[in-house]
Amino acid sequence: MVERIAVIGTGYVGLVSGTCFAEMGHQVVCVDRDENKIVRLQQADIPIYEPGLQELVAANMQSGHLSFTSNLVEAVKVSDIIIIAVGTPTLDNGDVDMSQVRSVIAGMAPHLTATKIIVMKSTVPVGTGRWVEKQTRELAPQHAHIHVVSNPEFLREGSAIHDTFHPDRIVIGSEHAESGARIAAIHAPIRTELLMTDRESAELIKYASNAFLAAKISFINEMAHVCEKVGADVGFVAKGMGLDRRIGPHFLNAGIGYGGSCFPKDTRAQLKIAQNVDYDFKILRSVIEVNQLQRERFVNKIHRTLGDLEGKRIAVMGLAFKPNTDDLRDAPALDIIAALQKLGANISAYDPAAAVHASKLLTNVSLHINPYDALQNADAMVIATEWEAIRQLNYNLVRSMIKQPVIIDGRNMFEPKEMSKLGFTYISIGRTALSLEMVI
Ligand SMILES: NC(=O)c1ccc[n+]([C@@H]2O[C@H](COP(=O)([O-])OP(=O)(O)OC[C@H]3O[C@@H](n4cnc5c(N)ncnc54)[C@H](O)[C@@H]3O)[C@@H](O)[C@H]2O)c1
Ligand SMILES: O=c1ccn([C@@H]2O[C@H](COP(=O)(O)OP(=O)(O)O[C@H]3O[C@H](CO)[C@@H](O)[C@H](O)[C@H]3O)[C@@H](O)[C@H]2O)c(=O)[nH]1
Repeated sequence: MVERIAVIGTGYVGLVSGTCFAEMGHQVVCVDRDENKIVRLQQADIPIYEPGLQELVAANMQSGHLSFTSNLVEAVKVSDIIIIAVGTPTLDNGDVDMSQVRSVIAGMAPHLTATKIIVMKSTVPVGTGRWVEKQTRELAPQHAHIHVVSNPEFLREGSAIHDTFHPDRIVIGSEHAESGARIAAIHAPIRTELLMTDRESAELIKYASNAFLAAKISFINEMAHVCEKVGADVGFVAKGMGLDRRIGPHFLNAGIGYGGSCFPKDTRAQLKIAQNVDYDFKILRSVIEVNQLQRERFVNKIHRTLGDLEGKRIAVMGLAFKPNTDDLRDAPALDIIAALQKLGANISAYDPAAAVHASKLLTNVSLHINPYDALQNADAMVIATEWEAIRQLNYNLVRSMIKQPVIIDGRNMFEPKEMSKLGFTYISIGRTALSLEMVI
């Protein structure tokens, strides 16, 4: 059945899921209060970098399945299903900032008529679905029938469209069987495990999943330090662990830790949610602490390797929190650059997608979209994001361009032996015990 769907919020999640529901044949209108964004979107001009999204948006606008508006009231009036996908950032005290969700409820509830299913796709604290349902019913006209369903989103930036059409699972938390079934049905073309739960469990599944993945990363980063101390290779350790199907091979890449708009925010939120019910979530506290330390330790590693950084020029390759996105939210590179600048280093930086945005966040950094421009006259090269374009550089040329043949790789992109053969002092994470003895 073709449904009429309004998606509120055109950030990553709203834009990708709205477009994908249109692609599945539904009639979708995406809403944002940011009028400039809507004007751009109405011309199929996509404000985020996401492979394949531009083409999919344009095709669905052309077929008449997808449109954009800043008029929330009109959009919810013509839709039976309303998906909330606004931001839920963290407040200074660690609580989740629910102001965007609150403003959507206040703006639309008085205009809801007949039966409406509200779907919470934003990542929200447990209990939000219950609260949204109560609040909306209070504000909506008496004859409206409102049901709130939790349908957390698990897509990753950079592979968002693929993840939407090929998810590992779809989680639907509903207290109203018919609404839950209808939300299941809008996903019909997608073949995957469908987990129907109560609302609270669905809300917790999202935080639990992100917290667990973050824990895997912090665990392997801790192992990497042990590896360096005992002369083992964390790549082999991760591979050997991952071959055990109970552990799995994913999210065991040691590096400079996780960043982005989700893991840092959601781990902090889950810690606070536990604290608010008098529970000290000790593992999660350590996961967060290890992740922060990982950035500091990397800077120490650069410092140890290069000595006094005063006046040295360091080429930082990659700024986005991971490849295939231009997202700089909580990107480790930003902290690392600030710390290197504090130690007196001059920074030139390369990123194929995020360099332009970065100019708003970084000062005194020369930013480049051509990697060789960033490397020109640098004392050494530091890798902060594993972009394929960085892997593909001509390393003979790189060696001839930088003053000292030193690469400090925060993402373990290369085989240490290969880089050594190419004439580099190559320092990476959890694999460099011996070479550390030999550095300048
Ligand atoms: N980014 C991801 O990869 C990802 C993945 C899974 C889940 N999530 C979760 O999904 C939610 C959205 O994330 P995002 O990265 O897309 O957010 P975002 O902050 O990039 O975008 C939110 C959008 O909502 C709009 N908005 C805010 N209040 C509004 C209102 N009252 N009416 C209309 N529009 C409004 C903003 O203008 C903005 O465009 C968050 O809860 C996040 O944790 C994000
Ligand atoms: O082995 C690994 C895997 C990832 N990372 C880092 O972890 C961060 C997050 O990576 P990833 O999960 O690929 O990106 P996101 O787009 O932030 O997606 C996560 O956060 C989303 C928002 O909640 C969820 O929907 C996704 O399921 C979840 O993977 C990045 O900084 C990566 O560099 C590592 O350091 N080592």
